[in-house]
Amino acid sequence: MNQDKNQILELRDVAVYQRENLVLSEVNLSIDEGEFVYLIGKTGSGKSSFMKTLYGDLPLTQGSGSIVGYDLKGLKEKDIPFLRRKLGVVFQDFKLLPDRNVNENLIFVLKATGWKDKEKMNKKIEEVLDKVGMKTKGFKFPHQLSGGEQQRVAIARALLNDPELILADEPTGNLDPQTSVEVMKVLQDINKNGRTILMATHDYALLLKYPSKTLKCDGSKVFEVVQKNV
Ligand SMILES: Nc1ncnc2c1ncn2[C@@H]1O[C@H](COP(=O)(O)OP(=O)(O)OP(=O)(O)O)[C@@H](O)[C@H]1O
Repeated sequence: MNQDKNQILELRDVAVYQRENLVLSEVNLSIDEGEFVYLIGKTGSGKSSFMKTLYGDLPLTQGSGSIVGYDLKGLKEKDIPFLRRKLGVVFQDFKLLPDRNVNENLIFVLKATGWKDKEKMNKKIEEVLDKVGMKTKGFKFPHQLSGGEQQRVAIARALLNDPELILADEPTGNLDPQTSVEVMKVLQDINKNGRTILMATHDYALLLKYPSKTLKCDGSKVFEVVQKNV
């Protein structure tokens, strides 16, 4: 038994609903600190609903779950912003604010999460942009960046509050294969530095290139698969 590892996520007998429709049931799984875990499954199999449950967008009404120290079952509306500070969420469509440049996008998030000291903010922004290879692009507006660059900025944004877990929902879904690999390398790097990552993806080429623990949504269940069965 491995008692040394910190559990970042644990779900027991969880069911996920979209309104009254059961999307997933009997979900039992855990993720340890430092793991890189894929979540795969066909369109409509429940990957996004699963992710939404983890970041408090869908309430956990059945079963029990804890994530980065928060009890998902008892989660109150007012706890959600604090939970999200301990999670870095990355989406397929980047979700950068189009009316401000990269630096301003990042400052916006820092301010919204309680940062006040200008010097510390600037230092943090430089640090996260450096991590994703975008240090020189802070003055650019989102529309002046390629899709891959925008996603790297979105990953930098996810890193701002040193999250314990990064939830990436189809982060390469809008990118061409080569750019996908570049973004994946950034995520791999971040994981090698100790950050835990759960990534929903359709991209089997990435799975083959960067094999790792894989969970599959299928038939309203989530289970671990070995790669040859993927
Ligand atoms: N807001 C919603 N209201 C009602 N039903 C929803 C809602 N969002 C998703 N669903 C349904 O829940 C099921 C799971 O959808 P979900 O988006 O979680 O799947 P997914 O695996 O992420 O698919 P994709 O890969 O296409 O994003 C689908 O049957 C979908 O129609």
